[in-house]
Amino acid sequence: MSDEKKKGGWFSRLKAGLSRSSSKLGDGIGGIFTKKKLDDESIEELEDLLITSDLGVATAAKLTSNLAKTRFNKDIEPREVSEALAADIQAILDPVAKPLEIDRTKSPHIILMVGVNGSGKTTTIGKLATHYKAQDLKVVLAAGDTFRAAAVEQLQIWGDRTGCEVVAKETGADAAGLAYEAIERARAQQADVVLIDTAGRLHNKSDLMAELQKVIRVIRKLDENAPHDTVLVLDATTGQNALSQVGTFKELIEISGLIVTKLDGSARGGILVALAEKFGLPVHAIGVGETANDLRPFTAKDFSRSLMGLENASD
Ligand SMILES: Nc1nc2c(ncn2[C@@H]2O[C@H](COP(=O)(O)OP(=O)(O)OP(=O)(O)O)[C@@H](O)[C@H]2O)c(=O)[nH]1
Repeated sequence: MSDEKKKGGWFSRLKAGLSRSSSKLGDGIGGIFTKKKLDDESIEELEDLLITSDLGVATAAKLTSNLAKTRFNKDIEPREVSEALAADIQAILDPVAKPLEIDRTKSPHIILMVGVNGSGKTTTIGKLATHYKAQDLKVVLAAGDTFRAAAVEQLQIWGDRTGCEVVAKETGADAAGLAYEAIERARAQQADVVLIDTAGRLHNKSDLMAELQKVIRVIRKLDENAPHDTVLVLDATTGQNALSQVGTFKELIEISGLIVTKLDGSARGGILVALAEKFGLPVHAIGVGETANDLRPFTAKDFSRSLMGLENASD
C-alpha cells in the first residue's frame, strides 16, 4: 500500500474513532452559527460548548477570543468556525505530538507503563508490542501488575498473539523483582524493547506510588538511565479527571509522555487539548478501539481536523 493510501486509511479510522467528539462539536457549532453573527452571545455559547467538550476553561477562552479578534460582528459560517478552531488547536497540539520511538542502541529500551486501574495499560502494551514487532524489533513484556491475576492473563494473551515473551510470576509477587528479571531476560536474548506493565490499584495511593518508585529504583541497578520512558496511560472517558491523574502521578514519579485511550467511546476528545495546554507533556499515541490496529499515531493536524469533523486538508 502506498504511504498516501495508508495515511488516508489512518485518517478515516481516526475520524471514525473521534466521531462522538466531532459530532458533539460539529452539531453544537452548526446550531450556534446558523444565520448568526459572531457576537457576544454566540461567543459565549461557543465558549460553553468548548468547555463542555473538555477543552478546558482557559483554552476555550483563548480560542474564542482569537476568533473574535478577526471576525467580531461579522457573519460567519459554521465551517469557518470549525476551520479556525482546528488551526488554533493544531498550533496547541503541534509541540506535544511525539511518537514513542525505540532507541535500538539502548538494548533494551525500557518503557514503564503506568496509570490507574482500567485506564487501558495492558491493552496499550499489547498494541505497542504489535507495532514494534511489525518494525522487526524484539520485544519482552513484563507482567508487573502482579496484584491482579486477570491482568497477567490478559498480557499473556497479547504475548501469544504477538509472539513476544512474557515474564510473569504468581499473584502478589514483587513487581520490582519481576521487572528486574524481565530486563535480564531481554538482555540475554538481545531484545530491543521491554514493556513493563504495572498495577493501577493497590491498597491506596501511597502504596501504589511507593511500588512504582521501588520498580524504578530496582531497575536502575541494571541501567542507571532506566526507565527510558515512563508513559502514563489515561482513559479519555474520565474527562477532566485525567488532568488530576497527571498531577498525582507527576508529583511522585517522572512522567515522560502520555497515551490517551478510549477516545472512540467518548465525546471527550477535547481533553487532549486541555492536557497539552496544562502540562505540555508529549502525547505518543491515542487509542480509538480495542484491537491492535486501534492505537493511532498522534499527529496534531490529523487530530485537530478529526476532532472538528473536518476532512484531511491533504486529501
Ligand atoms: N473502546 C476502547 N476500549 C479500550 C481502549 N483501550 C483499552 N480498552 C478497553 O478498556 C478495558 C481496560 O483496559 P486494560 O488494558 O485492562 O486496562 P488496565 O489499565 O491494564 O487495567 P488494570 O489491569 O485493571 O490496571 C479493556 O476492556 C480494554 O479492552 C480503547 O482505546 N478503546
